[in-house]
Amino acid sequence: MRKGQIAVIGAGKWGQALHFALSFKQECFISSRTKKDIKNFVDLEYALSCEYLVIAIPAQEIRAWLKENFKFNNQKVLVASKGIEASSGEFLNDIYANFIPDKNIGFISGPSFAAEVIKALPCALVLNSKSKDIYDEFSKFFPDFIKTYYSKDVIGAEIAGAYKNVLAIASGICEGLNLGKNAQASLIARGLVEMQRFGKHFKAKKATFLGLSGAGDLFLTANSTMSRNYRVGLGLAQGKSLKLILEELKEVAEGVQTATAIEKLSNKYKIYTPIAKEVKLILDGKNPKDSLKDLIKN
Ligand SMILES: NC(=O)C1=CN([C@@H]2O[C@H](COP(=O)(O)OP(=O)(O)OC[C@H]3O[C@@H](n4cnc5c(N)ncnc54)[C@H](OP(=O)(O)O)[C@@H]3O)[C@@H](O)[C@H]2O)C=CC1
Ligand SMILES: O=C(CO)COP(=O)(O)O
Repeated sequence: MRKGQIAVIGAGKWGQALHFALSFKQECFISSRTKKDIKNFVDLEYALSCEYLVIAIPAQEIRAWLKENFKFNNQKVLVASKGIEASSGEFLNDIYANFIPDKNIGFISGPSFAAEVIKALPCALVLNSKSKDIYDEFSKFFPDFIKTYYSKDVIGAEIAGAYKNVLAIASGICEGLNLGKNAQASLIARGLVEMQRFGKHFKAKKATFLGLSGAGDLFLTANSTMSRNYRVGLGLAQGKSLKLILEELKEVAEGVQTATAIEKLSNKYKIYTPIAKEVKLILDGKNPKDSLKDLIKN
């Protein structure tokens, strides 16, 4: 093992921004499926031998990626993805638990557009882990322009980070339909209540939804065209097909798949999630104007 060394795995928008940020205080390596012309780009074998790993690949790819590539060698891992697996409805921390013990893993949450982090603009993030040691070890790698907080509420952070992507799609639809700022604020506020209700079922802490991981990331993502999920919503409101929207986007919009996962879990556990349900129906072809009527009526 390469003691003390850190590597980011997944050189998409977020992986590259994290690599940039984590290179301020020490050398940081980066690896990805596709070879890229980035400083300190290494092959996967090299990256996996580092003591500290930050994994930034899309949520839907994680299980297969871990099965194919990951061998636990006491590495410490920080997960940077925000989503819930659609095929199973399983949370990422449960998927990772098959490969990495609790004491070696943490999850990043909070409002953090990669495009701003890569310009070294200030932000605050939460490093969520059952182990305070994971927070202590990883937080010292972060640059001075990022303030880090510690939380033990892994499931709360994970649900908040995934759910806000679905709500950002809803908010983009609201904007695209020109429903006005009153409607958008109502949608975001009720969305926050809804994600908290969903989280409560899985024993998430209420405070998590009111802090950076919940309200913080929701307000950011559901109010900006910088968000890919928000732009998916705008496109849907304009009557574009989901296929075309995703082709034009060229990057991951986790809310699309996470809407399916939330629908699955809400049906299974009988959790009332009206906004996420309408987002899923719109993604499947329902007219957004009919969704609006249904949301107001019910
Ligand atoms: N962008 C942002 O502002 C933020 C994103 N996130 C989260 O981070 C995660 C990644 O997002 P982001 O980097 O923006 O997405 P991008 O679409 O920019 O990049 C995703 C990267 O994942 C890699 N990838 C895709 N499929 C596989 C696979 N099967 N196996 C291995 N690698 C794969 C690709 O690597 P390659 O190019 O090498 O093929 C690709 O570059 C998402 O869960 C997102 O929600 C969280 C906070 C902020
Ligand atoms: O999670 C994010 C910011 O915190 C990024 O959101 P999008 O994936 O919608 O761009």
